[in-house]
Amino acid sequence: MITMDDIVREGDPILRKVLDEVNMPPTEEDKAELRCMLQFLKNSQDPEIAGKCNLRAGVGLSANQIGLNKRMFAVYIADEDGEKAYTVFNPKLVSHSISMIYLPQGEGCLSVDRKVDGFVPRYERIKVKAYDLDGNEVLIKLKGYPAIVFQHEMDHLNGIMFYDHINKDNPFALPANTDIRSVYE
Ligand SMILES: CC(C)(C)[C@H](NC(=O)Nc1cc(F)cc(F)c1)C(=O)N(CC(=O)NO)CC1CCCC1
Ligand SMILES: [Zn+2]
Repeated sequence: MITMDDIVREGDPILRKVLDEVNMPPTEEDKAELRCMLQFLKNSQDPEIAGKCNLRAGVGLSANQIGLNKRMFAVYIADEDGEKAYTVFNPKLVSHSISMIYLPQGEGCLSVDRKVDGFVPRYERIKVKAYDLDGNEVLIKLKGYPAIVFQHEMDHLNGIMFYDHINKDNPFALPANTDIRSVYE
């Protein structure tokens, strides 16, 4: 079972690596690891388990955050209209909207044990081509908060941290000449 002790924190070079593609079809090991990552997210959002194991409630986890050099991540979003779980290998952003969005409270990261203030501009809508747990190619279309989570995780696979997107001069400045609006989780 993955616990917070298994989560790599900023400063570890693997968080700045461009990770390697996973050969398709995925091996049993690849699939087991990705399933574990999704289970961690579910556990982290279960008050009972999270309380017992001191888990920080997470919505997304990329492989390098548990020390694995593999282009894969899990996302688990449980909201009013049910739960959305994604386990993806080798995701590729195939298209995105011009319009952008950002979380008014800013972003955080399971690998970052500090608050970093500032807006993180993200595409409002994205289309992602990836491979699912069975190694089948899937096209995933997302908008709003789920799109933000996917972009945050895809950044991790390329060694990018959320704060790399924050304006250095004014963390709350929004990109000029851009259609951008705030969205809530
Ligand atoms: C870093 C942390 C604050 C824990 C963040 N959670 C979050 O933003 N909100 C959240 C968590 C829940 F479990 C249920 C819920 F409805 C809301 C998160 O999991 N991540 C994932 C991460 O660090 N992946 O590497 C950071 C988010 C910032 C924007 C998108 C993902
Ligand atoms: Zn993160």
